[in-house]
Amino acid sequence: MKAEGQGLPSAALIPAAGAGTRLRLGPKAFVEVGGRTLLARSVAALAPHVDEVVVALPAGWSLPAGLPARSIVGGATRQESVRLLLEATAAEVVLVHDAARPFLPARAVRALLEAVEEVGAATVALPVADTLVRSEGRNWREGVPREGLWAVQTPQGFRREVLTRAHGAAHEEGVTATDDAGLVARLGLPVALMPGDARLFKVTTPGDLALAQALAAVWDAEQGEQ
Ligand SMILES: Nc1ccn([C@@H]2O[C@H](COP(=O)(O)OP(=O)(O)OP(=O)(O)O)[C@@H](O)[C@H]2O)c(=O)n1
Ligand SMILES: C[C@](O)(CO)[C@H](O)COP(=O)(O)O
Repeated sequence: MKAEGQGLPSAALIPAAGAGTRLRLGPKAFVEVGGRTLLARSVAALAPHVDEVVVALPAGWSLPAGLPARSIVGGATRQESVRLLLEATAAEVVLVHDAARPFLPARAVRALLEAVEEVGAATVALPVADTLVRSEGRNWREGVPREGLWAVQTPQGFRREVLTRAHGAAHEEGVTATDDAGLVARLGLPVALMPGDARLFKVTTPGDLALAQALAAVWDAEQGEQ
């Protein structure tokens, strides 16, 4: 955990309650790469930077022994799991991070925390590098200009009151978004975009898992050197 008395009380909130439908190996947070679960890797990456780590798990699942975290039961959607996590902490600064993104550089966490202090809300993201098209079925006529488009990753960081307001408004209005920064942005509040990392990809499909298996040994060796 971070040094006592350093900065505002902070928490890492890890939604890990998904079913892993696209990966087809059961709840994804418990899938292993390089001998450690996705969840253990995400917790270990965040714990040194915050005062506490809270994880949302699927009903009936427990936190593996030895993880520096506590758990709650998640909701039916990612958005609901994050709302429940937020209710479960009193921290003034919260970092929300998908359990399914196991390779999280410390540099990204530090940059995010600084941006939250300055702006109130921030997310890591990468500029889109591929050509984009909108298609219904096989045929498409026009590409989508990619200038100004970003692929948003996690972690995302917020002052507590900002995220509470965003989730409260979404809940009341029945609005859903694919991430928490989106819920803040729709209120017209600023969200800083901080440099993400190609290795921060989300393990979503079997192809992603193969990539993660290949990366794990290199990643672990690099972390050992730091
Ligand atoms: N009800 C849910 C759904 C998702 N998540 C979490 O949100 C993150 C991103 O979601 P995703 O990659 O979509 O995970 P799953 O929902 O497990 O995947 P799928 O959509 O393929 O079932 C994951 O860490 C997942 O565990 C959650 O906490 N609660
Ligand atoms: C939150 C997120 O990881 C940001 O890119 C993403 O939106 C989650 O999407 P999912 O379909 O719930 O995995």
